[in-house]
Amino acid sequence: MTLITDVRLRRILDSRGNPTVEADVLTESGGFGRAAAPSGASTGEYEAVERPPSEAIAAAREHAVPRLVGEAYAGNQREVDAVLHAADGTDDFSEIGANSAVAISMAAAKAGADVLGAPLFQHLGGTFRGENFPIPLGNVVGGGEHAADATDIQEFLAAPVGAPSVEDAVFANAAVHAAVADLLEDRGVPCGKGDEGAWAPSIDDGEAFEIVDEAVSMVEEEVGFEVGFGLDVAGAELYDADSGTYEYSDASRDTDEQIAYIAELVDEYDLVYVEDPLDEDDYEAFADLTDEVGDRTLICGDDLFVTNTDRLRNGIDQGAANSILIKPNQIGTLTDAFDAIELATENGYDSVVSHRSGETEDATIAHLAVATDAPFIKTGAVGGERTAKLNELIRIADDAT
Ligand SMILES: C=C(OP(=O)(O)O)C(=O)O
Ligand SMILES: [Mg+2]
Repeated sequence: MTLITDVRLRRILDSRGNPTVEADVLTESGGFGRAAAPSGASTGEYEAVERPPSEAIAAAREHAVPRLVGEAYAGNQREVDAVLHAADGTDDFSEIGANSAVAISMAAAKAGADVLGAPLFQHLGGTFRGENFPIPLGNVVGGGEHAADATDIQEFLAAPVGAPSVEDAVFANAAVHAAVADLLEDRGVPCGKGDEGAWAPSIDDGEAFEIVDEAVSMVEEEVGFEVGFGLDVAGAELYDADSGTYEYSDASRDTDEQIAYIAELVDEYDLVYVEDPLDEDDYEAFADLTDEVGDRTLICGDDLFVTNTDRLRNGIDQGAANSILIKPNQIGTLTDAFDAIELATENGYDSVVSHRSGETEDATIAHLAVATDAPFIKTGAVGGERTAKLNELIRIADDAT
């Protein structure tokens, strides 16, 4: 029933106005799945390779599509993803492009779910999934590679850890986003939005901490449950390998100073989450920081792990971080993303399923998070390509998918 009969690939627009790859997968019994690849701006050095969409599409048509059509079953995700790896023949998807691979992988999963008549999260995770929901981390102020002339730290994230439901959590994040706008207006700070819909004011990190802290407290009072906040420092973007220092607009910190600075921020602002506080090559520094504050906050590896089980294993061995960001396009297939989550869970690392700064309306990650019982999802607070995932989570909770 789920034998693949056609795979169609096309270029569509992403949220930055750039082209990206969309895939349609059709099956023998009329099953249909459609998915699109997201795209990063602050990409990790060790991510699978994203090729220019036209090249990725041409290469996938030549190498992958003939091996899938009439040969593989959309309902067998591991088989589809193994075919993608075999068709690519490299260890980083540099032949067919991780963008073609992930679009086909996710579209196949949706086609498989369509044939079975099951929601995607249930097809991926089994019948006992759908009771637990991830806490959404919502980017409310941002800079770094996502907005010019804004904060050095890439993302200030609302984290409604006490929300009684996913719906309450999603609305709390939107309320923090709105409260930040009010506070910026009170201070006479004009601003637009960055790539992920977060406010991108021309202020320093210190002022951003004050504003987000106040916004979070205001919303916490309003909603009556705990709303914390977290960061994506995107440390690799701040790190200068020649000098061995983290370069901020107003400071330069060596690795020990960076560890001390982050530890101080964790305690001063009760941060519940800190992603990529250090360079992507520095497992040792990650381990030192985790040792210092890992009992009271999540230290998450994004560029550090790039959703790669080998890099995660290395981190587990060294005690680096206690949480992993999961971005399917960093590794190229749903199977690889799934395996990274399983390895993380087995070793007590919390998974945070994540969007990219360049996104589409595709909502697969909402299903992936529910399917894997991931405790967190990071997918923005507002903006159509972000709300596509948040609203899908609300629908899953409402049994309306
Ligand atoms: C979502 C992120 O940004 P990008 O997609 O640009 O890597 C991130 O760094 O976590
Ligand atoms: Mg990140």
